[in-house]
Amino acid sequence: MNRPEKRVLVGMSGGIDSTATCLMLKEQGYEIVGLTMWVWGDEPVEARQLADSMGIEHHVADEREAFRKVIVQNFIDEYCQGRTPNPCVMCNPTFKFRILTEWADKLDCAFISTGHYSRLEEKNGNIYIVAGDDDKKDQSYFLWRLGQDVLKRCLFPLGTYTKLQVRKYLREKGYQLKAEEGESMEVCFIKGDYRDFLREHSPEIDREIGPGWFVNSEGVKLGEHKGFPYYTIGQRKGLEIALGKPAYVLKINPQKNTVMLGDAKQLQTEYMLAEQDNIIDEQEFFSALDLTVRVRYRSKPIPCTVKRLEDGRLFVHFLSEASAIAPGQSAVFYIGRRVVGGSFIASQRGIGLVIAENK
Ligand SMILES: Nc1ncnc2c1ncn2[C@@H]1O[C@H](COP(=O)(O)OP(=O)(O)OP(=O)(O)O)[C@@H](O)[C@H]1O
Repeated sequence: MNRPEKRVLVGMSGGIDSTATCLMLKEQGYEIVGLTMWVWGDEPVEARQLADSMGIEHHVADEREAFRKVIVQNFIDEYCQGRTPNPCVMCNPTFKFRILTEWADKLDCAFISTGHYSRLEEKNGNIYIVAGDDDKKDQSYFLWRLGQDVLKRCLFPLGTYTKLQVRKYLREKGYQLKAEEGESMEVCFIKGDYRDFLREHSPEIDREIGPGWFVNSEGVKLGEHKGFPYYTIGQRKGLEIALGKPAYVLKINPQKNTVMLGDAKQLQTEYMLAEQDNIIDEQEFFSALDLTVRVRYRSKPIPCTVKRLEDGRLFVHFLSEASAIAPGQSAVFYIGRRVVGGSFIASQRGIGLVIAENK
């Protein structure tokens, strides 16, 4: 298809980052079209008003039903299998960027853009996601599942900015109130604690799973818990059990509805298995000597080596301390600041847990 090369579809949430994205791209000479996906809550009126104030074409895609069925249900299902989901990682390829691409085709836009803090880099004919320059805001972790066909149409103008600079930019452009807004929620459909969300949207958890036992690594019962979906690996606060020393969630067993507790040392892991990977250049990846992995959004990159097992999964060996590895979270691999692959954590084994299998 012959698309106007300067027409770009921007995912407009109505927040700080996508507003700045529209203004920056407009300044760079692009013709902007805004698309707001209505996925949750009230009608996105603010995004439309912002688009009007910027004088740009704007569309709303009512995706509430599909979002509930696909992204929210997956979030609930993951907790009900004793895993810790990354809804943004699920949403980006299967929902957000897919819808943006479909609408971009429909609206004759060559490019798509979002306010993610990440950059793009081309190397040996491949396009790579690169960490945004603002370490505190970098969102490269969430984008590892995007395919080359999508990446080659993406523009991420905020990748070279810090959040402070973005706020300053908005003030300078006359968007004073927007510039002062607080940080948005980490998961767009959850206000506050995910456990309250589960209680409200999945009452079956209390009805069908109900309370179970906290156990130690020998399987000894320590006390009652509220139901395994309400706990995550590495959790320390809110356990409501007094053991006379700090206790962490080490492991969740959904079959037995048990939550294993132990000390910080037992949370450490030597290796993990990961699955459903997306590795951009296998030759570079498996021969890299400077590979690191982030095991959750806020984790530091941990040096590692990776092998592919016969069953197709990745065997990741940590070369320095790794702790609280939670199945369901993404393992995102970097060389320097460049995302060279990603996968979902399937299971972990390690120092404290070798003895604890199947307890
Ligand atoms: N409902 C939506 N409709 C269209 N695009 C969206 C929507 N929500 C988020 N996006 C796009 O995805 C980007 C990243 O969203 P995310 O919620 O992770 O970050 P954010 O910091 O809250 O962004 P913002 O400040 O723009 O709300 C946004 O900047 C925007 O471009």
